[in-house]
Amino acid sequence: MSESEYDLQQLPQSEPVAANPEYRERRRLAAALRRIIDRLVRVEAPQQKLTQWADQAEQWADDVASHPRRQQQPLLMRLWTGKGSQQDALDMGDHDIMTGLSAAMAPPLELWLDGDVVRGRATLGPAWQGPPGRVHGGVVALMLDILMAKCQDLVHGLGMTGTLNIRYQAGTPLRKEVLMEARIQRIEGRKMFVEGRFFVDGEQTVLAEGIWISMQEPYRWRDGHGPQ
Ligand SMILES: CCCCCCCCCCCCCCCC(=O)SCCNC(=O)CCNC(=O)[C@H](O)C(C)(C)COP(=O)(O)OP(=O)(O)OC[C@H]1O[C@@H](n2cnc3c(N)ncnc32)[C@H](O)[C@@H]1OP(=O)(O)O
Repeated sequence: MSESEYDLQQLPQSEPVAANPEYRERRRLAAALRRIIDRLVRVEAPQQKLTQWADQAEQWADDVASHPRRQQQPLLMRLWTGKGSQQDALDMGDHDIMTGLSAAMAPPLELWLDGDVVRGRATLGPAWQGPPGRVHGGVVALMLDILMAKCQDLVHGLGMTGTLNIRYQAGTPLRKEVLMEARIQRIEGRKMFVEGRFFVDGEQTVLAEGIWISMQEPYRWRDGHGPQ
């Protein structure tokens, strides 16, 4: 793979690609929108202010909607065949629902590899609330799914979540740093068994087990990973 070609199967999952000038602006835009989404929850503001913001937002939404959307299929195909560009990698990864730096909805969740462990961290605000003061259980599931899927960086093979079982052991609080970890328990042909955990202030709040199913080849540990 030359430096200018990006291959989906070699790209670290859910980690940011270096931004080009276009994506520096997209990330700035998403960061500003994230702050708005966070602050809008029960914001104390005069109704006149709300009317002004709604008018501005409607106008802005119409302007954005007047521009076409880049097609996804061709760029996925280029990445899948190892012929993707930096722009393709950004177009795919930067809009990830949880980790994408250009996704206004993403907290964003930060993930990285530490030996054979996937680690992560995120701090979620009130827009993500389930029980008062706590992260919604469905959102916990979403974070787990993305965290645990990254274990595929440790193996050959790429697939989708088949099963995800979650034990909510304690509430996961909003506005506090959530630390996460995931490990591969074992591999059986096209199935990869993964465990995931969340911790807040040293207390474990979530335990999950999941099974990923490879789309094509059986999963195999990559060199330097797995039982030696
Ligand atoms: C142009 C190119 C673009 C490329 C682009 C690439 C994109 C790179 C992907 C990234 C993706 C990101 C995605 C984000 C994370 C989601 O959001 S994933 C979305 C949620 N998950 C889904 O929608 C999956 C829905 N399920 C399915 O599509 C199919 O059931 C599956 C999972 C693909 C499996 O179907 P299958 O390949 O026909 O598997 P099958 O032969 O029946 O079974 C194989 C083995 O797996 C077991 N198994 C099957 N299903 C399950 C299950 N659900 N649970 C446990 N075990 C199962 C079977 O028992 C069998 O085991 P053995 O008998 O071999 O021991």
